[in-house]
Amino acid sequence: MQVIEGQVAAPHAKVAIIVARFNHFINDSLVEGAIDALKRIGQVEDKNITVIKVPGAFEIPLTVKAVAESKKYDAVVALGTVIRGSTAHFDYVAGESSSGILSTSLAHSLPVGFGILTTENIEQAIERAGTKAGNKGAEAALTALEMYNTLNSIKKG
Ligand SMILES: Nc1c(NC[C@H](O)[C@H](O)[C@H](O)CO)[nH]c(=O)[nH]c1=O
Ligand SMILES: CC(=O)[C@@H](O)COP(=O)(O)O
Repeated sequence: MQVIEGQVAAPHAKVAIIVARFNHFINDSLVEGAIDALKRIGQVEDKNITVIKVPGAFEIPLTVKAVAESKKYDAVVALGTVIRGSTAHFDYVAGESSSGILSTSLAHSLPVGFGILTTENIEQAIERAGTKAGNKGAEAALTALEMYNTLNSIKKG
């Protein structure tokens, strides 16, 4: 029996972190967590990490597509925060962002760690950006590295 399970260490991986400026006071902590996890746990070299800033979560899928088409990166970490307001705007931004990221990841076989918070309020976002519920940026970063390794192991057989 063969078991394929990716490790998180990926010293030579080139990683793009795509982060929304909208709600940047939360997203800054997600980026901090992602970079810490990439370097400290994933052993990714500083020179192999690129941070790409975009206006909002809605713009992240197009940016993932551009990153994929550049063929310069092995994995992507998508970071942002969508907080529910009074209208249906939340559903469009959160829904289209996540479905766009997934479809682009599948179309290009590019591992993308999904670190976009979709919360009812600011408190829930703060809790997930380095306080009591951990740091979803770090989780997304490690997931991207693990999937990079898993896909490579599948290719090698
Ligand atoms: N409301 C949130 C947004 N809205 C902005 C959109 O993402 C987009 O930039 C705009 O509609 C122009 O295309 N973005 C977030 O990341 N988080 C939000 O809560
Ligand atoms: C993404 C959102 O839900 C938010 O920023 C928009 O708030 P509102 O629905 O009150 O316009």
